[in-house]
Amino acid sequence: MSEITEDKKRSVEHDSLERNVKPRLEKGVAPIKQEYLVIGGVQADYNDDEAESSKHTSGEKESKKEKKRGQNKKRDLRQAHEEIKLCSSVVDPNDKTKECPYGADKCRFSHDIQAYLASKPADIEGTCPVYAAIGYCPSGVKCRWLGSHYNPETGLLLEEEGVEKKEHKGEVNWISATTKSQLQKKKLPMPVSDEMIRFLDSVVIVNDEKNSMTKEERENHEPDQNKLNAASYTESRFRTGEKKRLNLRNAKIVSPLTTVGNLPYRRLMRSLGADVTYSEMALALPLIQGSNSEWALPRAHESEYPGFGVQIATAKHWQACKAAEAIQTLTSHVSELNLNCGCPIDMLYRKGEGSALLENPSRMLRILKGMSYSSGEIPVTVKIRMGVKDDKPVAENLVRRVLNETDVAAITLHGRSRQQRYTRAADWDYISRVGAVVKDYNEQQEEDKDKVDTPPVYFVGNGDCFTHEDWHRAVSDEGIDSVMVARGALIKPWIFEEVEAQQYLDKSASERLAYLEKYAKFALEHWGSDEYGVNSARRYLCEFISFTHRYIPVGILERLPPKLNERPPPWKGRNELETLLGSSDYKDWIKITEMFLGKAGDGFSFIPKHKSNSYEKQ
Ligand SMILES: Cc1cc2nc3c(=O)[nH]c(=O)nc-3n(C[C@H](O)[C@H](O)[C@H](O)COP(=O)(O)O)c2cc1C
Repeated sequence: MSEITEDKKRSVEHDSLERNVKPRLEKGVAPIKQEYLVIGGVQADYNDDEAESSKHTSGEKESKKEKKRGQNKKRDLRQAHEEIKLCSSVVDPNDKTKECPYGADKCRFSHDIQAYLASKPADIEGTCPVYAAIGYCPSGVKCRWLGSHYNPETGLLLEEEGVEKKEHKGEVNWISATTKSQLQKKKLPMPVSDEMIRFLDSVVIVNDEKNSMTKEERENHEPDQNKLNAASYTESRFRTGEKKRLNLRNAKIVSPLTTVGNLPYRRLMRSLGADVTYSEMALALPLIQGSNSEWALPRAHESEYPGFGVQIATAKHWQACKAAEAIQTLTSHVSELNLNCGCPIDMLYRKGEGSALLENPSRMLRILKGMSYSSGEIPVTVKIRMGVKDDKPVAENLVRRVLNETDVAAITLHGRSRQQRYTRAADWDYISRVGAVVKDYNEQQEEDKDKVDTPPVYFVGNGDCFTHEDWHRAVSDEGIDSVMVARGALIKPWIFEEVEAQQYLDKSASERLAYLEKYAKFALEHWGSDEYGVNSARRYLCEFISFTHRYIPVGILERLPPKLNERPPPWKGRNELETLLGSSDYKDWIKITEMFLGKAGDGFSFIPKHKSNSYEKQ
């Protein structure tokens, strides 16, 4: 990680920005300069608690809803359906080797390209962004920009000369349908986790866990209750020194972010200076059951490796072991495996997952040990909160146990309790106290000659980081190696550029629009440029804008620093585009998507998280 020297700092662009001027506005309200205030508008309304839990619903009938998780399935995500559905074997007319296993007569999809083309909506104007990026278009005749890479006379697609056509180009950690099917049938050998589960079963009083198992879980797991054999475990412990090395010191880290932290967003963040990114949280059970939507989560863009972490959630050591072994054997580009012990939402909490593990340290430690043993060379890390209840922080003691009893390579602490809402600030004093515990531990390890080759355990703080000042203040604490940034990196994707430059950058509206355009292009490369891909890209771009619109340009603020928790009064930008980018009206978000993705079709609907009504195009 590069150090920032005085000569590298850029000159301050905005001398006019007054610092530490007393806010004239009420507490919690962003101090917008008088001339940008709009009289009579609507005050912005954000709900980050709701945003964090959007994909995982709460309520009593969880099991059915739970099945709907995966790629943002909670809300009504109606896709525009194509009139004629084309068989995938004819999507690329240049490739004559693909055969339909059913034959044209029996296939339930059409093989008639001309009829398909006649029923297809008019092309989106311009050049296909995917073709422009990689020299061919994997969406073939289904592409919504088909005219830019299709010769209607020959019926063939255009391709750049010598281009290498590769499935999932630029993306890693794809697993085959055959492997998923093996997982589904429980046919994938898992010798390492089987051994570890036998051991862990033997140290645990299995009964209370067994009683809480669902039928499905019992079917997946029949614990063998061997006698306690602590000696063999000690020998088989996978120490961090034997695993791939992490280096999180001063690393620029983007949090795991359900729904919004998708592959195109992370790719964008990598291009904007992030060193470490995480998958959206994946549940261990559907992973080991070979669920398609869950295995979409560990996929990454090649630019994310090294420095890509997969986050899992579970309350059972056997699930943790198997998921860890599956990830270790089936993926090739994972730098760390992270256990989620912070997720506040009811659905997970009631099952003992996420932040519920904070209340059950023995279980958490068992899971971490199991993951460490079963994940081979992939180091294991953990993300925790301060505790469950506001007045009962447990992280300090918990971290002592994690350090002494497991082999984690890093610990991230979000300085809030489960009970605490986002409206109250994260507690960085507490984070610092826990950092001191980790520092002491690392110093002791260094003194111990036998462990001289063991890397330090990294300690990362998390909560409310929104400016370079927040970031540098945190890492100037000797116990804190780095900061994990979540909402700050969504609202202000160039945050790491500011961290590097150690100054606020007053990005123009067109620069900010260019980030959204880049996201849209990455999204089309990822989801495809056909009807499905364009709809997905539009939906996730709207999700992204639901954060980016919250940015208030520093040039129109009366005082710095800006704060994450401050709500702006109604305001207007310095030009029309800036006003549009700051609009909290989701109809405007759709308008923005139309600049890159063509007109939203009748079937497109988008429901912002904090609204109960949906917007549908008229
Ligand atoms: C939309 C959203 C999704 C999140 N998803 C996850 C997740 O999948 N895993 C996780 O550990 N934390 C998740 N979090 C929590 C963040 O990683 C982070 O701990 C929290 O937002 C505090 O950091 P911040 O103040 O920088 O936003 C999510 C937060 C938000 C706002």
